[in-house]
Amino acid sequence: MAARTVKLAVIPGDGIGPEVVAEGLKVLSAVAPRHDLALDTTEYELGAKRWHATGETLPDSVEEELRGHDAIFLGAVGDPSVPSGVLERGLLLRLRFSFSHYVNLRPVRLYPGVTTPLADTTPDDIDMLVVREGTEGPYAGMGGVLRKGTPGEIATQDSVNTRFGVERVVRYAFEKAAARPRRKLTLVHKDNVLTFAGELWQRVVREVGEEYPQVSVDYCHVDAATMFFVTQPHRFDVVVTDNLFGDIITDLGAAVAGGIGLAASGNINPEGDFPSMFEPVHGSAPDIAGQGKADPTATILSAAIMLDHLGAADAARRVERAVAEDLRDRAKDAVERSTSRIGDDIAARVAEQG
Ligand SMILES: NC(=O)c1ccc[n+]([C@@H]2O[C@H](COP(=O)([O-])OP(=O)(O)OC[C@H]3O[C@@H](n4cnc5c(N)ncnc54)[C@H](O)[C@@H]3O)[C@@H](O)[C@H]2O)c1
Ligand SMILES: CC(C)[C@H](C(=O)O)[C@@H](O)C(=O)O
Ligand SMILES: [Mg+2]
Repeated sequence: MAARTVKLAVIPGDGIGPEVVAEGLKVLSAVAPRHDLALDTTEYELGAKRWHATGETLPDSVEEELRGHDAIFLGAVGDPSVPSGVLERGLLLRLRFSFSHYVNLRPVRLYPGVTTPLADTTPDDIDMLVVREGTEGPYAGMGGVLRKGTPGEIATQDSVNTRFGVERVVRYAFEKAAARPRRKLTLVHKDNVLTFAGELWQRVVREVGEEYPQVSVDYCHVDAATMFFVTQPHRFDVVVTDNLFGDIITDLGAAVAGGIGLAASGNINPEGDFPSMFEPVHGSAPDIAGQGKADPTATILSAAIMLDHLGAADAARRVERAVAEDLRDRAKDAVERSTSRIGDDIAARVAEQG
């Protein structure tokens, strides 16, 4: 059978981005031929270096080229030498918005053998799927500054919540919940204060929920959710939430499930009208960049989410199994392994599975 070619755009980005992406590609190269996939990768130099050289964050022509790919594999963007927000908005969020990545899928799962800071907690207690809205909320870029630099300065940053945008992500979350054994969905919001947006989210969850009677629905204010993530993580199965709350609770989720170096994500356009984009939850980690200290596992698990999205579920499971074995054995490490060593070891385990 002829291999299926996957056109993959690669954006290594800044800081540890190139280091972890190299390991993700290493593992993808090991898995692809075993599942009749051929990777056709094109690397795009976007990020701080390009901005310093040309002032560009994402030229229109590059966005057009990216559009022609099956998926985008990204490391991280952001650098202390670039004003905060320039690359985050001009590159990362622009891609999420332009390609309608309205689902930001962030599994929070404790793998066997991984140490959690929570007492008396086992892998059975932490296995949730956060479905973060990816194109609206306070991220939309609405607002502005009045009387800048004066004592009367006012900055506003509006949260945009459209019926269309909320409904499509809520429906996706119900679909995911219906397909999981526990069939539970928790809306995380702050409807006691953000009454306009909160009421819309609540109403949409209620209405869409009528189509999914098999899914039990729960609600949690976001402040309480941060507490329950730590004290009772087993409360959560699928969580649906807005863009900003989802950003915050998934870093917390990463921390309870063994660390930010393990947290994977997919920015998904479920209809396939645009390429989806896969990246670790973490950022460019300038504090450890260039030292071979970054954990590439989050990026490798993001590659598994990508394989799933591309319809290569067997390949995705193979990567997850290799990662699970590597994580199970980490406690035996005499010294901390480098970024590339972890990538080598996981790629070798992919190959060992035959
Ligand atoms: N998706 C993205 O591209 C993305 C995500 C988050 C932050 N950022 C950007 O990254 C820059 C740094 O942000 P930050 O410091 O708030 O968050 P960060 O995630 O980059 O780092 C937070 C802490 O986690 C550690 N860390 C992160 N990834 C790690 C890994 N793979 N292995 C081991 N340790 C890891 C870092 O060393 C740091 O101590 C900023 O410019 C920010 O805007 C980008
Ligand atoms: C860098 C930033 C724009 C981004 C976000 O807030 O979504 C990051 O924190 C993330 O979690 O992917
Ligand atoms: Mg974040």
